[in-house]
Amino acid sequence: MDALPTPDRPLRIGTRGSALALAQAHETRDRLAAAHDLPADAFEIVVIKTTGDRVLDRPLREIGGKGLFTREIEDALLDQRIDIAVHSMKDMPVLQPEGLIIDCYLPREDVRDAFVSRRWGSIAELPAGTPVGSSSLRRRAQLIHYRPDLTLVEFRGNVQTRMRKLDEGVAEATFLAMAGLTRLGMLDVVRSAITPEEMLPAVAQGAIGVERRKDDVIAAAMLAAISDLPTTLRVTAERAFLRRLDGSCETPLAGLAELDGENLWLRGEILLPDGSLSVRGERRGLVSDGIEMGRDLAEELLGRAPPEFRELAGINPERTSPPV
Ligand SMILES: NCc1[nH]cc(CCC(=O)O)c1CC(=O)O
Repeated sequence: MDALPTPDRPLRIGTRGSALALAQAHETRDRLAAAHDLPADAFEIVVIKTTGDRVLDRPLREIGGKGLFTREIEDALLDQRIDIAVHSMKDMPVLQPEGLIIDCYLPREDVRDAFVSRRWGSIAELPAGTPVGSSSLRRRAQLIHYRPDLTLVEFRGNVQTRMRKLDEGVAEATFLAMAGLTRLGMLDVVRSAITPEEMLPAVAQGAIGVERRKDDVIAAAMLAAISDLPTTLRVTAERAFLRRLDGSCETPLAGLAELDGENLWLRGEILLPDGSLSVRGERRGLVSDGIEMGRDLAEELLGRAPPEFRELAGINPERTSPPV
């Protein structure tokens, strides 16, 4: 951007077209408008279709590759078709393309997973053999590790699609992020919130990040005013953990950082996809050491994991940690 936005030359906010993505883009617009005393029409929401939106019939992990929900949006940023892009940080690759940066995070929503079912109130209530729908590698591995007697069913789609599949009996329960349901005003489908002790959430679950061109000083200054410091510190530690582990996006893993004043508590978990193994650990330290803690915890878990995990993650055991 080469000037502050006006209704004639609005700041263009790129987003996917899903109901959740649009809600997140509107939240970002509203926060920017309020912080800078600008009218809503000084912003334009630009919807961009991504590969992840186009392919609906297969589990995302089979399509493979990183950035299924982000590549087209980042191309639009680089081509100056949009000025900022709003993302669920949970879906973001650890590295951004040259020339782009994410350094603005909105206040984080509920990080927990929700248990969603017509018939049952919680995982503990599910009888042996019950079909449970999820296509998330992490949730599938965590559930089967905890309850090997349950049956996993592939499950994709938006909340309405998943509720219909539950009605049709494809599965009797499923999981969704509390954050997304909260932002959509759909908490009524939640039977119970799952504690991080039962199911550690995905890295950055519930956090919205805003990406921009590195050299766009106007966007940088505008975004700085709405960035939330606690969320930034937590997501930074979690993503440092992720960065050391996630060579392929094909490994189930979870991570959650919590803040208490100056103190950061980071928990992490890596699993094998069939749930046969879960390795968990934690670090406590000063928030200023968050990146180091993330990296150290990842190293510890890798050291305790069997070779299969490294192979799946495409991690070369000889490699040292890259700078974060
Ligand atoms: N992988 C899809 C995705 N990306 C972000 C959210 C929810 C919102 C969030 O965690 O920020 C979801 C859906 C879900 O897991 O229920």
